Amino acid sequence: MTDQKPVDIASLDWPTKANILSEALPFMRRFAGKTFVIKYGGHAMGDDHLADLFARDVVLLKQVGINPVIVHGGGPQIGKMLERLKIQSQFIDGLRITDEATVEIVEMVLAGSINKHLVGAINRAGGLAVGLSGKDANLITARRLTRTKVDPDSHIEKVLDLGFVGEPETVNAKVLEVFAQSDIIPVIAPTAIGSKGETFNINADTAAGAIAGALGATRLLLLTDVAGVLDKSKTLLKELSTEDSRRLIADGTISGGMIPKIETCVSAVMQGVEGAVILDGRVPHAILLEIFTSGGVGTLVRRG
Ligand SMILES: Nc1ncnc2c1ncn2[C@@H]1O[C@H](COP(=O)(O)OP(=O)(O)O)[C@@H](O)[C@H]1O
Ligand SMILES: CC(=O)N[C@@H](CCC(=O)OP(=O)(O)O)C(=O)O
Repeated sequence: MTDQKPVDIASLDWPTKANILSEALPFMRRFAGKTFVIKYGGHAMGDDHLADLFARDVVLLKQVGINPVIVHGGGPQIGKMLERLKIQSQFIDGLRITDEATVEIVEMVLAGSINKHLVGAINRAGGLAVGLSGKDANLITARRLTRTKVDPDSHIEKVLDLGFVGEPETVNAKVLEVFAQSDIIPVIAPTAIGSKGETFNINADTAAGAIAGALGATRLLLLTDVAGVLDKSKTLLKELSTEDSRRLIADGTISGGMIPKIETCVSAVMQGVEGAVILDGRVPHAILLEIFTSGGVGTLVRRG
């Protein structure tokens, strides 16, 4: 399988619809009271209709007793704003090099327009969403992320300067636990506060993983714009061990924005998150299919 075609639910016959609904019951029982951290990627957020369906699905999860914690991205939207302002932007291994001018725009786009847009969509769908950034209530504290790269010619290890890109240090789980006990659905923009009061830009997958780890989430779901992790012949890999994941990054099968996703999944399952899944946010109701049907729809990263 190379890609997945959206299923047109309306075209299904009644027995099939009834079977799907009935199949959901054991999953609803199993997951009631459990925390699901769901990262909604900037690419998957591009389509307003899909965003409305996503919002409805999140409200449904809360309604059946699951505790959804939403972390959003916004890479493409930040890119557009930087372009309008004629600020150049570069990536290393899927991470945006973030100088002082860039971090200001990152915060404005993530914690401003995108966060409020998503909060509005969930509230219109009948939920009670509250928008937060990682800076609110010290939700995420971070330090400067350091990356090293071995120079292929000299074989000397070089330290790369990514500027205000942060690595999460602590997550204030207490704030999110308060929401879990209420009707409120938290919607989190991936910025963080540093020890000197500086703002850090955190990759949204990384932020979602840190939150999932701190909450001891049952699932971490990363929604993106591909069916899941693809191998070199573009076939979907349904399951990956942590070992496979490391190998596929090392041999270049996994590159760009998929690197922080996989690193996040590996670190989340190592911290005790039961399952971390990368799935296609372009498929309508992707999260319902993943949570309430057997088999799942994306790539599951498991420990091992
Ligand atoms: N092995 C791989 N399988 C699937 N996608 C990959 C792979 N390697 C790199 N990618 C890229 O990673 C992208 C997803 O990362 P990204 O663009 O950051 O998504 P998002 O905005 O949803 O976080 C895919 O669109 C694809 O171009
Ligand atoms: C450090 C870093 O790269 N931060 C990301 C934050 C947004 C993000 O991760 O958005 P997506 O999930 O849509 O890619 C950025 O500046 O683009």
